[in-house]
Amino acid sequence: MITFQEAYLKVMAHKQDYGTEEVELLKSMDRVLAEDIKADRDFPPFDRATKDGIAINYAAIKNGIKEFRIEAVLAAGSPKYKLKSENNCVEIMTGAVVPENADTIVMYEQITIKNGYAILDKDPNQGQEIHLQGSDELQGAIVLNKHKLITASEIGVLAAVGKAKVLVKKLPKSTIISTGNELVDVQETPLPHQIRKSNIYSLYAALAEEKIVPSQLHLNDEKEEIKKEIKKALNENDVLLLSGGVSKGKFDYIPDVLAELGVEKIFHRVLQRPGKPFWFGIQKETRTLIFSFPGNPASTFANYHLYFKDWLKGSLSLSIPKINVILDESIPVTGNLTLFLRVKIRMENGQLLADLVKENGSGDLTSLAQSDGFIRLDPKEVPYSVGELVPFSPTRRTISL
Ligand SMILES: Nc1nc2c(c(=O)[nH]1)N[C@H]1C(S)=C(S)[C@@H](COP(=O)(O)OP(=O)(O)OC[C@H]3O[C@@H](n4cnc5c(N)ncnc54)[C@H](O)[C@@H]3O)O[C@H]1N2
Ligand code: MOO
Repeated sequence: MITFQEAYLKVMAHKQDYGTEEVELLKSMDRVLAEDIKADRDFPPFDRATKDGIAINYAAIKNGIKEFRIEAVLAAGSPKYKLKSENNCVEIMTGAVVPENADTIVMYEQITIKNGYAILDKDPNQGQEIHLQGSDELQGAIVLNKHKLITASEIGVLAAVGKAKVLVKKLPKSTIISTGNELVDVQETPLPHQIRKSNIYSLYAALAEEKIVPSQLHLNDEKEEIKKEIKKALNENDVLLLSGGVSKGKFDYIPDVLAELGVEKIFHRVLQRPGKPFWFGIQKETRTLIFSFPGNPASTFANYHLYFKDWLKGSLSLSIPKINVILDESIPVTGNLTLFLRVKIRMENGQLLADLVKENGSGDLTSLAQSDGFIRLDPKEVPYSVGELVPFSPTRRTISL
């Protein structure tokens, strides 16, 4: 059996590049940008008023002028206007182009308007309240670098530069497969010896967070059926995520079936809990990767987050965040397994603290919904102590601190 660190590195060594595709702007949300985005014009594209008020030429102030005849009113969206006399002004709205011959804006709160004239309440500073053309970015500058995750703020920039279609990294074509005769579907009423399949739904939901829409398959513990269906799935997918059938049971056919199908085993069984009987391999001809997770709900859920999520991030050229949290209790560890313990996270004095969640082993599904993620405790001789920093893998996007 290999250690968690060894297994993790083997998985990460199989990062893949699935190429790129063009999607509509709003469909690019949560995808990874695959092109550098350049400013198609200066940002802002013209000198723009940043306040509602009047636009004047500061030379008039120097000449002692305090009252300006109002020549026109300019809304945002009006074409560029030319001030006829430097002793006049125009009313101008936020976002409108500053007129030729004007160089200073005075907001309405600092003027009095009477009989077609604007009277200054106090002297302005030359050039005030103008957002100068190109002061944010010049035309041609890279405003978004490729390999960036597209969130709401990137969507705004993409829209501003006219990207109705965006080039993004392709996601792996994936199928999730549950196995086991004891499993019935969510809308069914299980018999006393049956349970509803839940892993397939949590996997589907976790993948949906990554914008992957997987196909789904359920296989009964019937070796020939499993073989036939997996063979087909191997040839039609970039990734298979299986749940169940990988330990030592009489009906745990997955490792044998994969071997018979010529899939290369990279490893089977890892010195960790939960998730020990994890099987990972590759079908060389199609480069299909197989993440075959142990069926216990906490085992499938942990291994998805510990391995698959980082593998996906790596494959999409995203950086992999390393988060540490502080233990708020002493935890003794024995044996040679890396333990992944369910925790709730709390913020105290700007630091993240972990509180253990009460759980009842790898089959305990409901404790997962009370947890924010797993802390990793590698084997060691002495107990982990209060205040110690340990790695943390979140299992939800937003942690309510
Ligand atoms: N003799 C041994 N027995 C077991 C070992 C071992 O080393 N030697 N390992 C144990 C560990 S650790 C785990 S984890 C499990 C993993 O078993 P399998 O991957 O073969 O999974 P199954 O036996 O098919 O199922 C285990 C458990 O999970 C439930 N399950 C399965 N799929 C789903 C699903 N989609 N949704 C909800 N629940 C699911 C299933 O009903 C079982 O209760 O093996 C130990 N045994
Ligand atoms: O290693 Mo298994 O995943 O504990 O129950």
